[in-house]
Amino acid sequence: MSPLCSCCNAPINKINQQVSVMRKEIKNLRQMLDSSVRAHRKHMTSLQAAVSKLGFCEDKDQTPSSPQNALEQGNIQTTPIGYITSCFSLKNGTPRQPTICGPSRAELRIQQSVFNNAEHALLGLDQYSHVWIIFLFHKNGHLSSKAKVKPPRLNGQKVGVYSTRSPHRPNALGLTLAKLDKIAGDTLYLSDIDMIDGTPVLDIKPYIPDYDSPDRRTGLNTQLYESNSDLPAASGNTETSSLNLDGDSKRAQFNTGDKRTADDDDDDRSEADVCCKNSLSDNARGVLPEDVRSALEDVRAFVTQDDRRMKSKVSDCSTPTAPPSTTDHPCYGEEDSATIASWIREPPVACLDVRFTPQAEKQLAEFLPAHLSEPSESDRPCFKFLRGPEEAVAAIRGVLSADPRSVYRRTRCRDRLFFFTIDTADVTCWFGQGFAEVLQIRPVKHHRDEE
Ligand SMILES: C[S@@+](CC[C@H](N)C(=O)[O-])C[C@H]1O[C@@H](n2cnc3c(N)ncnc32)[C@H](O)[C@@H]1O
Repeated sequence: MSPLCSCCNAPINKINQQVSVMRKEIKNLRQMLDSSVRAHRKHMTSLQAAVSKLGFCEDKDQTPSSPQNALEQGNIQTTPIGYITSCFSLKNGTPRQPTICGPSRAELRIQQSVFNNAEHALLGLDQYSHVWIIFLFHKNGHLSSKAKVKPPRLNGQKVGVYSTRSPHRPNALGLTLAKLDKIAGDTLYLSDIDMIDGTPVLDIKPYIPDYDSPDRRTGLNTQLYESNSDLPAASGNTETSSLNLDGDSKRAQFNTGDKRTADDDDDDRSEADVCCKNSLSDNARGVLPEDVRSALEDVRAFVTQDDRRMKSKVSDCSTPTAPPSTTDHPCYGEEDSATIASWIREPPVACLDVRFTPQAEKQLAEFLPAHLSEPSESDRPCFKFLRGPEEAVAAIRGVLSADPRSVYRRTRCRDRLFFFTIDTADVTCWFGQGFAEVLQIRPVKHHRDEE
């Protein structure tokens, strides 16, 4: 006979049995809860991974956007391509700029998860002496949104963050010009750095003085203008404007030969698409005025006669061992403290002569300059950025003389017509042997509609 509980008079052994049953139930419930929490966490992690992989983001209106929109809106998920191993482990004492401490050394190994075969991604980079390193100030502690900062050199005085190289900036991105000592396998050996150990690197780009240093870039614009110096000053009055754009007499003489556009890097397949979309027969035939159309017929005749010549030109162009002489580019003889890949200064085509047909000149003269602050009452098209027809001429010359066509378009596409838009003008031109001729300059349709 079991003793009785003094509170409820129930037998103690029965109470113990019930307690142990309840304990078992509680244990079961705990296990169930744990496993459901684990499953939930796993689910959340895989969902987050999927979301970040897709690059989904929330826009201002909290509407989820597609991955493509995310890129277009500038919301990308960054993945470090590698992490800096440097001689500085703390922010304190790390040089404030790379020039401060020459022997400051670092290594950067490209992550396998980014490029399976990092050597492929680094091919050719060893021809450069310096590289830009784009990195994250990962040890900032927080993302700053202060518009004014106190750079050490200003002794407590505040200036706008964008006038400084402060690490504390909205996107916490750093930019350092480092010396590239050597590349071995998947690793870059750097010196002249100002990054702490463990810094995540987002990108590497070669330093090319012709593009990156104002000392090397000056002269281009000046010369473009000089080449058109006898053009009329920017003015809305075109009655006295005679653009007289004789391509031969005003050929832009550049002191740099490689001023190619982003188009150059286009994939040939996408270029083939563009080529088809741009074909005259597809979209332009109907809108071209009679005289331009007849000029195009001449172009077609030339193309047909010249077909054999074009084919031989194609093979010339595609032969990498026969770059044109660099004597077209007088400034290339200068000495530089930076070394760059030789192909940068050996563009596959020399500077093209740029001509304008009388029709194109006339059409361009119709455009009003951008700096007219009062909205124009006239029906004439108006530039948004360009300060008049002569600046437009310089810009168009700049674009065309460097031959903006992709390799596919230059060497394999039979359609020599080329379309591009500059400011509020749609430009139609064609390319011949050593020259580009502008055939038509018309206001972009939607810009006209906006006015
Ligand atoms: C003034 S910033 C300039 C960096 C770069 N040259 C630029 O202009 O973007 C250099 C300083 O940033 C700090 N720093 C370097 N790496 C960092 C990192 N990964 N996270 C946070 N701060 C860093 C160090 O204190 C270093 O002195």
